[in-house]
Amino acid sequence: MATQMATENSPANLNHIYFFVNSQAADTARDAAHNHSPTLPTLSRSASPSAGSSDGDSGSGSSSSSNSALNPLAANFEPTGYVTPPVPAASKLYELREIGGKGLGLFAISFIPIGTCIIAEQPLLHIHENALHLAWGPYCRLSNAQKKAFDALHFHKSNHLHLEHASRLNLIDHTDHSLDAEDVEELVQDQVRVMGTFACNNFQCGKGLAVFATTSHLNHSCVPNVHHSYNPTINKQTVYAVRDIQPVEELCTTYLGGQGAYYVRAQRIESLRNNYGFTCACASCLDMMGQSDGRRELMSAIACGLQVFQYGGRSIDAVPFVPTSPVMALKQAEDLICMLVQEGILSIELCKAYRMASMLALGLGEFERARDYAVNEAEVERNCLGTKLDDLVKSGAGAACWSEKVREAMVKAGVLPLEAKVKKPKTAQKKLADKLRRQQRTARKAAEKEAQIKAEKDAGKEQKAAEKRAKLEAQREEERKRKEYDAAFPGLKG
Ligand SMILES: C[S@@+](CC[C@H](N)C(=O)[O-])C[C@H]1O[C@@H](n2cnc3c(N)ncnc32)[C@H](O)[C@@H]1O
Repeated sequence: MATQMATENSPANLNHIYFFVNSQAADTARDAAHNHSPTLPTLSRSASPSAGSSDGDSGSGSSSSSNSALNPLAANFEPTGYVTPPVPAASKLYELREIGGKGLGLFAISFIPIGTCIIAEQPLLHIHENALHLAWGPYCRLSNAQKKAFDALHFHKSNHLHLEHASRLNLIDHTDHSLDAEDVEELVQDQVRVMGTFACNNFQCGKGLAVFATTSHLNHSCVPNVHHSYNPTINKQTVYAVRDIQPVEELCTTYLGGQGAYYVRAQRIESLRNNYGFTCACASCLDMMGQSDGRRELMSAIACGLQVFQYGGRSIDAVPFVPTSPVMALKQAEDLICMLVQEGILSIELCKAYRMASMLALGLGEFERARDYAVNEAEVERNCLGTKLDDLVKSGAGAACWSEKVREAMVKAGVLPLEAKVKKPKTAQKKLADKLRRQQRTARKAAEKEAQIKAEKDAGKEQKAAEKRAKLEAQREEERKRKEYDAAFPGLKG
């Protein structure tokens, strides 16, 4: 099943982490072929490119500084610590455009710095199970505007999904017997269109699957510049820039997640053709980065070897690179990090590799190294997923929890004083939020003071007016009494 793909080849005890990152791989072709209610290929979690080249368009070296910062074996490597993510721009960062051979796609219209949240949106159509025929009911309940957005998504009829068959089965329970054969055929074709559209545009969304009005227009690259994932804390699909993106670059995610990141070109071509009907022409597929296949093959073997090592296993023919000692394992984990960066895979697989290196370093008592890798993991995690990660924190799986464990181990080992805290500088957003809060507080106090002065003034005015009224009233009363008196004693008048 597709869901199993996400964790294959991941370091063994890391399989539980990043649970909410889209984890379904797209190569469900063989499974789906046996299914009448087809399970879906799912646009899966992404990785990202690094030094310079992306899929065709830019190839700029804008991200090279972050690359060396992420590369522990680089001569100038320094743990990058907490970089301040950019403040989200108020203006729109991208636009939807036609691109030759790909249909529609999203393009940057301004510079998008690494770690920027580009999209955060709720599902357009969500189904709770991985069963394609379930899309029809919710589709029928969409508003006209939502239907229009859905119908604007790409349609692809995969040979591996028996959509007509599924549609006819779907109709058995619901067929209105007043329908003639032509109506039934029309209904079948409508369902095929909805299922086909859903199949090639869906993302993992919690336990279910969903399509999105904007995110579903993201095209694929094996060296993507954005990372998509469902964030249960905010109940939104988010898309983050995993490297600096120049204006006019196309925003591309990867449809191949988990082990898919390590697929060689032939495997990727097969999977993408079967499920989405296209042949990728990204930098990696055109081998513009050199040795891409060899590197991915090696990364796959190392990741697999490290996984077996975690379980205490040994090398066998199928898994040749199982390290024989923790020192060797750490070296391999570092090699994996380097290769991921060289290959332009800078998201969750890189987080896992950093975690693996950090764990191994900690096991070897190399505390500083363990901490540096933990810090780098946190940085990559934040670039991909942002900071609203309550669910990840609650699960104890995120980078912050691991950093805390490293800190505790360092305190226990006497390397850090007890009161030492992992320094967590304020992010730009936090600084901005604090500033806004301060400004709001000041404005509120000023408004309160003004209101008080006005109230006092009003009260003063009111009192004066009352006194004046009373005085006037007294004068009138006196006048009235005098008139009465004059009337009673006219002789005394004057
Ligand atoms: C989720 S949709 C992406 C958006 C789509 N291009 C549109 O017009 O809305 C998936 C479809 O886009 C096309 N596509 C995605 N990535 C592509 C790529 N790298 N090269 C060519 N076509 C691609 C394929 O037709 C695929 O089935």
